[in-house]
Amino acid sequence: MTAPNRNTLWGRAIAAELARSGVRTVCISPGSRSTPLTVAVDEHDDLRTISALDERTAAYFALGRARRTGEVTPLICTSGTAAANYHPAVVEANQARVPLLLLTADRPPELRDSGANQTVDQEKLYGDAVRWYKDLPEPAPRERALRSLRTDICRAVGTAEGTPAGPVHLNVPFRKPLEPTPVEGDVPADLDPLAAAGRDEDTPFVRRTGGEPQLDDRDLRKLSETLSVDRGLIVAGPADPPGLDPEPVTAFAHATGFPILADPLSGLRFGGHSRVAPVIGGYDGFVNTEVTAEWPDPEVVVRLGASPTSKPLRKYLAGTDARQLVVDHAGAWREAEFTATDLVVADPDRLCGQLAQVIRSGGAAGWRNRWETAEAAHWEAADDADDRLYEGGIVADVVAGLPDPATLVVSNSMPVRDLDRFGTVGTKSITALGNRGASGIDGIVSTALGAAHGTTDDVTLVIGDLALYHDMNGLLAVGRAEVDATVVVINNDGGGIFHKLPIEDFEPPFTRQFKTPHGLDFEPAGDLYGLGFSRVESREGFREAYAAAGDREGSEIIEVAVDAESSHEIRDELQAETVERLVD
Ligand SMILES: Cc1ncc(C[n+]2csc(CCOP(=O)(O)OP(=O)(O)O)c2C)c(N)n1
Ligand SMILES: C=C(O[C@H]1C=C[C@H](C(=O)CCC(=O)O)[C@@H](C(=O)O)[C@@H]1O)C(=O)O
Ligand SMILES: [Mg+2]
Repeated sequence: MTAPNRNTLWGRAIAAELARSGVRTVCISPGSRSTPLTVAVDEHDDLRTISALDERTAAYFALGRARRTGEVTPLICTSGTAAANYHPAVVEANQARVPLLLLTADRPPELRDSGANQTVDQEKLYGDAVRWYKDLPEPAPRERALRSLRTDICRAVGTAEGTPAGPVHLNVPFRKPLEPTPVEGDVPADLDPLAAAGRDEDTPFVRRTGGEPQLDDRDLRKLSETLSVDRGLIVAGPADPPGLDPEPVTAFAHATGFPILADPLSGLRFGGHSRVAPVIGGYDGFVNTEVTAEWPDPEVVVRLGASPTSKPLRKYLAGTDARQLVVDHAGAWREAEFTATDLVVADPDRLCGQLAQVIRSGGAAGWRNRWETAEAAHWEAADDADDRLYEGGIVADVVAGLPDPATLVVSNSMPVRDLDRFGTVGTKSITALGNRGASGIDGIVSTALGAAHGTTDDVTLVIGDLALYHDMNGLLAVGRAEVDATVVVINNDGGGIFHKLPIEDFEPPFTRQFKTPHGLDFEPAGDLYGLGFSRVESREGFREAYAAAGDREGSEIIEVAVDAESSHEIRDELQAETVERLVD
């Protein structure tokens, strides 16, 4: 392989190793200093490019795509605050273990700290939030430099998709000429072919295999003894992409007799496995109340995935004297009530499958029955509010109205909590996603549209009004990335979640500084970005609008005008009704 100049040679080597490492889509934001990367990726036959006009939405788009696919979607930007705009998504990707690869173009070393234009300190720009950082050397048409570059690209993709997955940052300095302008003698004609062109088209310079830890037979035997008890729980929290595997976890539940308390983002709340798996989904509506106060404690709790969305569940678990085993393939200490008794460093899916082979305890039927009876009472209460307008009811209607299969993205604040409490366990193949790594309300639109780019499913986003405000310009991806979604905005004119907090009692400044009503009309956002728009003010009206949207091509916004306080009151009423059904 030759090239008109060293920058083009360098960019082409990077593009080639990305493609050979399995990358299929790259998000590019416009800039000059990144020209060698942009031109090389754009011209590569096996790389599809998404042109994302701003870097903040680009990064969340790539994050969403990676959440849905489990594959890294590299990002390319120029130097300066462009690179800084990736940071929010890097924080989320780090905490939620989502693969991300940031290629930030930079000025050459002598221009750094010189007052040169658009030149900032990009050295470890994202701090420790990345799995690996490297400031690449300047492009050099030399054999070892090119072999090193190719190795670095393979290492970057492998580390981003590794254990745990997460963001990798490569800083890529270039000096002019940045365009593929011929520079006489810049690239030797006799470059070593392996360095100049890499291996064959389908083979990365370095292949990577393996990486998931597992227990030996002795540890498995000890664990199986620990788990052979009458009263146990499997608590599946928000999972690393692409979600927990229902099959081994179901087998583990059958072998132990433990119910599965499945967070809506665990990959276990929805799907065909729920026909046979003991999945409990309504726990947020009854745990840590008078209902469970009367119950005996679980003896063992097996924690899979991250900390559950449900604060009542977290508090319930913290209040028991159970032996709590946190299972994590990265060996991270993710249990913020500090009541874990064991950290089991193993791949959760594989461990559940192995334990299912050796455990035959079956558990106590009475214990499972307690959870199943409470579950039924919770959903009966929720059904009683089937025609009342409240935020949780809208989320329940979305779940009921989703096609099979479907991808559902929920925003932080109340939408994810309402999916937890009102997202009925069901057999539809619903992939539910949310940014619970750092629980930001930013970048949610872009996350959803990025997820849409990674699936053929119909995609629905349920988002609050403040969260939509945060990322309205992310709607541009509908046209530019040619993706579709139904955006359900639950508009309670501010931060409804703050009504759940003690600050509600301090007025002022509650409304002015916390709820922050804004009076925004979102219809023009639909006009600006080419989405349909409808506004509804009843459950029936929403169901009709949502069903109609599902029958139409294209993307649209359905705005539900709803009151946050009455929504909280109805949530509390339904919980009281459940407790009344269960407690004598
Ligand atoms: C980037 C960011 N800023 C601020 C917060 C704090 N916060 C959490 S929830 C919330 C209000 C969200 O309002 P909305 O999206 O309308 O959802 P609602 O509470 O009404 O359901 C805020 C400001 C956050 N989590 N992330
Ligand atoms: C607004 C912020 O987010 C906080 C809002 C509510 C959470 C909470 O405690 C509500 C009760 C519940 O989760 O059921 C709070 C939390 O999770 O601790 C969030 O941090 C904020 O600015 O943090
Ligand atoms: Mg709101």
